[in-house]
Amino acid sequence: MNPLLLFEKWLSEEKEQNNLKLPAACCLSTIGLDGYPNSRFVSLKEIKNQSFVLTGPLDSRKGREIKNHSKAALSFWWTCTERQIRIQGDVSEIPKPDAEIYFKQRNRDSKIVSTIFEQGREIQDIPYMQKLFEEKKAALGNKDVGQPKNWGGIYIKPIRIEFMEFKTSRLHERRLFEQTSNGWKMTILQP
Ligand SMILES: Cc1cc2nc3c(=O)[nH]c(=O)nc-3n(C[C@H](O)[C@H](O)[C@H](O)COP(=O)(O)O)c2cc1C
Repeated sequence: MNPLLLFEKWLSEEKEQNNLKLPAACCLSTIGLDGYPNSRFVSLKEIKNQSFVLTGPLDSRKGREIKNHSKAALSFWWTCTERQIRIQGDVSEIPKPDAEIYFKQRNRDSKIVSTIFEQGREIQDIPYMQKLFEEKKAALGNKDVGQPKNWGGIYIKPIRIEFMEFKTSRLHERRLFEQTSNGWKMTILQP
């Protein structure tokens, strides 16, 4: 079985039961420039070209880390279905026209934030941040918010995906899919 189909099945089963605003929130881990692993939550946009798609500013800390070391991990924990998914894969940038489509889908305030701020850079204080935002909003009026040059997306093409399903018996079921020259190979792991 293609594990990406199983991923989509599990995601839709969680969405059916879970009224969280962001059921596709996941933990992205990169390899820090200083060698320490670095994790943060991001939102999965979709699966495309057999890869997981994420978006955001590409010159952020994670962007620089990925540029330096194009391997990453993505982890999901879904509380209603009690399932964990762990992914490891290779990172590449999505085509610019695709990034434009994702940017257009963002809400207006998020677009404005991406335009004004450099994600992760220091700012003097919160009121100043709010002032910059309000000023930009007023200056834009009803005009379109253009996509900043640094904003884009990445693919994580999986080489390994592990599905774990919690069981009340404690005999949790773990299925590991690994990409081989003959396609995906599945192994069952001890809990
Ligand atoms: C639920 C959730 C979803 C998020 N989604 C994204 C996202 O899709 N893209 C993004 O750049 N940051 C997202 N963030 C913010 C990141 O966690 C992080 O603060 C930001 O990307 C900066 O990380 P960096 O300094 O390692 O680059 C999200 C945060 C949370 C809590």
